[in-house]
Amino acid sequence: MVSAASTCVQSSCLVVNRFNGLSSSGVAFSSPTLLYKFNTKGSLIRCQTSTSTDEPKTTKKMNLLDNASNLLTNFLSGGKITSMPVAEGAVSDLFGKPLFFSLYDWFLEHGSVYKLAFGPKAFVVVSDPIVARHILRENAFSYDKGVLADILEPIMGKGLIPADLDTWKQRRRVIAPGFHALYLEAMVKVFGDCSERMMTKIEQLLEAEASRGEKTITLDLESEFSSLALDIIGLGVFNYDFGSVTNESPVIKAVYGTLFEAEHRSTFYFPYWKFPLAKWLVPRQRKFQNDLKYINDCLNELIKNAKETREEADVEKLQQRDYLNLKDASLLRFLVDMRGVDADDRQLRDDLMTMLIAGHETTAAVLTWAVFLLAQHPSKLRKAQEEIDSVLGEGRTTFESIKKLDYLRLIVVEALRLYPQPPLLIRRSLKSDQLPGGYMGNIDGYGIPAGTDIFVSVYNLHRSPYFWDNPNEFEPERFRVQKSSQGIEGWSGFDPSRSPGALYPNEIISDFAFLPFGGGPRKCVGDQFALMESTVALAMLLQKFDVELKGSPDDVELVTGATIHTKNGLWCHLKKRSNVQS
Ligand code: HEM
Repeated sequence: MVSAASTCVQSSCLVVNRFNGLSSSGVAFSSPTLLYKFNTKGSLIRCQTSTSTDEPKTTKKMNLLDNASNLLTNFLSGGKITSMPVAEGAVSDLFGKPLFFSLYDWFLEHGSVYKLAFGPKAFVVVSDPIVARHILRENAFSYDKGVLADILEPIMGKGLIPADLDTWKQRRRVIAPGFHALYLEAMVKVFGDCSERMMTKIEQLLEAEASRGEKTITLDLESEFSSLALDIIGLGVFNYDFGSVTNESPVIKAVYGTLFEAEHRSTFYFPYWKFPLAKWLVPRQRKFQNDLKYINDCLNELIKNAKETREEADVEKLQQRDYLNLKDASLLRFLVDMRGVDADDRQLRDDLMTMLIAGHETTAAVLTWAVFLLAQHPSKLRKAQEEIDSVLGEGRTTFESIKKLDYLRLIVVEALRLYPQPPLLIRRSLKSDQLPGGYMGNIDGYGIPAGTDIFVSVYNLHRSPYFWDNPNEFEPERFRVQKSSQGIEGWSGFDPSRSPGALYPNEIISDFAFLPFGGGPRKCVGDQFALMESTVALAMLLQKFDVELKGSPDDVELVTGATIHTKNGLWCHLKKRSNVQS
């Protein structure tokens, strides 16, 4: 809609209202305060900030707490980043719903770079691919993990996620080559073995029910996926079989206790664990210390065993081993055997603990939301089953068959688009920086001082109406057609040819509009592991069973810690598929 109040006089300039839809190219253009024009290539570029006031402003009632919080925020940090839009009413809005929902509402209201007053702290919230790329890739080493490192350091020590830069550089060089092709191929077999245990358990439950004349069972699939992911990560990372799909053991309880504490810390308002007497005075802290000790003892034992059977070799040699027939084809084996890298036991333990936590709940969540979405779209569920039937028949998923499960792979990434794990990436600037303005922001960008805490909202990016058609709809097919060279200036659109041979769409194809595993040097090391694991588990579930939600989708409440999960489980009705022979 062209506004008369615009200060732009060029005939090709547009002033568009907030959220007035998508252009024919599928790229939305909208902002209450900015002018855009098409350049010669058909890309939208920002041309001037408008002072237009023709759009009625919704006035929000602020309570005393919000006002105090905003004043304090501006006092503490706002002086240096005042030009940025500020999300007001932060404190009261944060209660009662997951944080990322509020961040999304404010993104629609304030644009893709804004400042969030959060108690006495200010966070800059980024929902724009160009700004995300600037922080995560182009200036990656001007930022660290900030609040996240504070929270995770007591659990992960110097593991990759919270590590200081020097340690990170050294360990990343050692760990990343461990996820090589032959290892992943061997892992696909592990994914299949572990998934089979879960399917056998469901079949046994169904058989027990059948003896009572029932054809259906009701199961919390989130909890089943959590057990499955724990078994897989244990075997893949340190060759330990938790057997949690079928067992309960003290080590499993300790792992869940630690995961729970990591999540609690990431959502609590102050760092209670830093108080000197916390471990004596707070019962949950004592339990946490005990859990941690239990797991560390277990990991130490595994490290000791691996070292006793060490067979030193160069990286290239290690990457060519016959992993399918190696007794313990785990990352630990690789890390211990690597020639010239003698990590002390403590560092190895931190590495293993980090991968255990990073790789467990994330993958379980992807499976949970994939099923949640499929159960609401029976035709897409059937389409996936048809593909599974034609590719696998009644056989197992193999490394080769994953390549043929085209639709299922897109279901996995679409679940990650709608429910990214984690929904926010956290950074802190190590020095002052100039952020690009973002899609709706200041044309000159925003200067930020050292120490600025940043949330890169992957959730907002993945549901941005500026970059996705029907952003809130479950449309796995979108990745087949999502090809656009159009976009805002500096963003190169979607283009699968940028990542030839990639099995799954990624941040390169989308030039940072799709960031399920982050991007730049600190991108997830386990992305292919996790994607294949999810594909195999989903294929084996849908191959055998029909799944329906118990109750309405609205009954499934979301909560967030490190990942998005349900409040009370994903309760589903399962029954054996009619065309599957027992
Ligand atoms: C679907 C499952 C997974 C998702 C969605 C996921 C997502 C992510 C994301 C977004 C990051 C970047 C964080 C940041 O930039 O702040 C990350 C980092 C990391 N992930 Fe994953 N991850 C998954 C599975 C795994 C698995 C299976 C492993 C290991 C076996 C793993 C190990 C790691 C590690 C070690 C890092 C830190 C990398 C570094 O800082 O160098 N992740 N993950």
